Amino acid sequence: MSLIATGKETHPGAALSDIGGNRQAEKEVAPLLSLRNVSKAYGNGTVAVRNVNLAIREGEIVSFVGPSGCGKSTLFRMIAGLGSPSEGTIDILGRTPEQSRREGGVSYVFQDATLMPWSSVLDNVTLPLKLSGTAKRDRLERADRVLELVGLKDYRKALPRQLSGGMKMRVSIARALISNPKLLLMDEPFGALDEMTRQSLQDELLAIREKDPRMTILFVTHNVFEAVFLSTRIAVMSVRPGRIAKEIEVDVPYPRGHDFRTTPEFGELVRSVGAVLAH
Ligand SMILES: Nc1ncnc2c1ncn2[C@@H]1O[C@H](COP(=O)(O)OP(=O)(O)OP(=O)(O)O)[C@@H](O)[C@H]1O
Repeated sequence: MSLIATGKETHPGAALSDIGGNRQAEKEVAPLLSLRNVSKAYGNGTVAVRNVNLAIREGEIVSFVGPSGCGKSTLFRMIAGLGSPSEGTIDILGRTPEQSRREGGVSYVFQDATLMPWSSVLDNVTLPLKLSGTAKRDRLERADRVLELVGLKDYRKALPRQLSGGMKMRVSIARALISNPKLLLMDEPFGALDEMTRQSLQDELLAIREKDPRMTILFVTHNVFEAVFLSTRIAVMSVRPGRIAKEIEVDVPYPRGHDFRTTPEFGELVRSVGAVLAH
């Protein structure tokens, strides 16, 4: 009954946990990100999310699943400092989302790779550093590291139109990683890709995370298989106005190989999440 992930200790057989108030546990582990009573009403009166409470620890991968229009992107935009809550507070290690974004602590990956079509892979990836005034030598060194991570080191000079959909998304991920964010927000990043590419990118994302296990990732997906494969915890949202209806722990240690998808444990977790979504 905790707002904080207890996944490392929880057996998936007992994976369903209600949202509740184990405030004692919350005090013991300082979360990287906390949302307290966050609501958002747009100017036209649409209440997108209502009273969201969540605490996320460093190194967690938390997926958000829920019906279309339940406010997942709204929530992510507020966490990224791209919109303010109407009520409640969001805290990222003592900083506001706006401060964290300005300091490079939060990066955002969208479903569309949003690359500059006229610029090379290298220029696209280094753009955030250029905007923050980082010296060229440092930019190039860091680009080498992230392009290596996403397997695109040989494509530095390529233009986006010369890349496949999966490669464009890798560039987008590299661009998000180049500022060494503490928090990586991914809003349906693999939604437009075919299933095989999608699974390879899921594998690669976990491999990247193995190299930097302190990075915290929040992930929006409509795909329950993807959520189970990637996450330490799944936040299931209700219909609009969205709130966290249930949190489901995925107590399966990393590294999770490709074959995790074929285990009975995986199937059971998918079934559990599906059952919550169906209600
Ligand atoms: N700028 C805006 N002004 C008014 N209403 C908005 C605005 N942005 C989003 N909404 C509304 O807020 C609600 C939540 O939208 P949001 O995009 O956050 O949902 P979502 O869960 O990400 O949806 P999907 O899964 O379809 O991407 C929707 O009803 C949407 O129409």
